[in-house]
Amino acid sequence: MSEATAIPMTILTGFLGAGKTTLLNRLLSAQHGLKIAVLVNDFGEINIDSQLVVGVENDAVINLANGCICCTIREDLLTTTLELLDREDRPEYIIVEASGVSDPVSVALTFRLPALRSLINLDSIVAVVDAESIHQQREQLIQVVDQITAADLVVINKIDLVDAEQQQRVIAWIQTIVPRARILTAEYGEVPVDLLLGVGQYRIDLQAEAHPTQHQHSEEWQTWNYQTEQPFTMSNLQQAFQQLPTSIFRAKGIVYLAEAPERRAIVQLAGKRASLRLGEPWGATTPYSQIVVIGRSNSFDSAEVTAQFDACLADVEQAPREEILTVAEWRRKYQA
Ligand SMILES: Nc1nc2c(ncn2[C@@H]2O[C@H](COP(=O)(O)OP(=O)(O)OP(=O)(O)O)[C@@H](O)[C@H]2O)c(=O)[nH]1
Repeated sequence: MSEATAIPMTILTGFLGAGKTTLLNRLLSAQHGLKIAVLVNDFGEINIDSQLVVGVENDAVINLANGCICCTIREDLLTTTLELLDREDRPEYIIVEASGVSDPVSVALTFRLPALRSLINLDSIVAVVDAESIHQQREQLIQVVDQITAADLVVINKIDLVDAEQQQRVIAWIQTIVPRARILTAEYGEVPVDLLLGVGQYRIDLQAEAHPTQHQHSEEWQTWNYQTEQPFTMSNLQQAFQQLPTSIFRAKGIVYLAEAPERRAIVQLAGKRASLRLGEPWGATTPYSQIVVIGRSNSFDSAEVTAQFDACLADVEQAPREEILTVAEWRRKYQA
């Protein structure tokens, strides 16, 4: 296959919780007219993000979980991409959502390996930045700077959470790090699709070619996950999220709630902000909960976090009537 038939690719990078999946969903639901495949890398054992991606066929979203695609599971990225290119129904565009702790240059260099070099055209590396918390997260600033440095397009997201002054400060700071990058600002990842896909071939400079993968992100970050088919009580769960140790940077989950048993609830903690919203109905799927948290290695006690979430499970047998609504009652209360 020649370079001319190589498939264009965009790599989405950005720190934990910056808004990569939100932006990805915006892109996928826009009028792009392309058959897009998405490779989603969640650092934890369970891939929550791929379940939150909407707007493409199920088999067009591929999970790369339990490690970081820039180091621990780099091999998986390579073989999965080759499998994707081998499909009869080949995608016309590939988007890779790297995990929040990935080094995008190492991810990009995977596509420069002999097996993939002529098959993939790296179009751009897009870095998503959280306008509000970028300067509050001092500990991981080096990692964020590395991600931004690799980008040719930076989306400053969550501008609804900052004033004009902070917005200008972030723009100026990014300009000093990557003077050649284009910068866009966004709320909930809303950016014109034409500006993001197919911007022109990305050039990895020679310095980047020599970029060594010095670290294993699995050693720097600790993940914890929780799975159950028992429902949670909403108020307790919200409290548990708020009480997570501050060494936990990110938590997210798809949750079965006693108060809203018919629909998936999506819980998120990014930095200091927690949120809960209702998603798709469970339909024929047996309700379940999957929660993943990510923090610095050895910075929290997994057993304690497990106990914290265990305490939020609704006791279906003994719960007061008003706590466990029937589906019909729930509809009346929440869908009126
Ligand atoms: N206020 C506000 N919240 C946002 C915005 N964009 C995303 N969020 C919220 O931020 C949280 C994290 O968003 P995600 O899109 O999941 O972030 P991510 O970068 O994919 O997270 P990881 O994959 O875990 O690193 C979610 O609760 C989003 O709803 C925004 O522009 N404004």
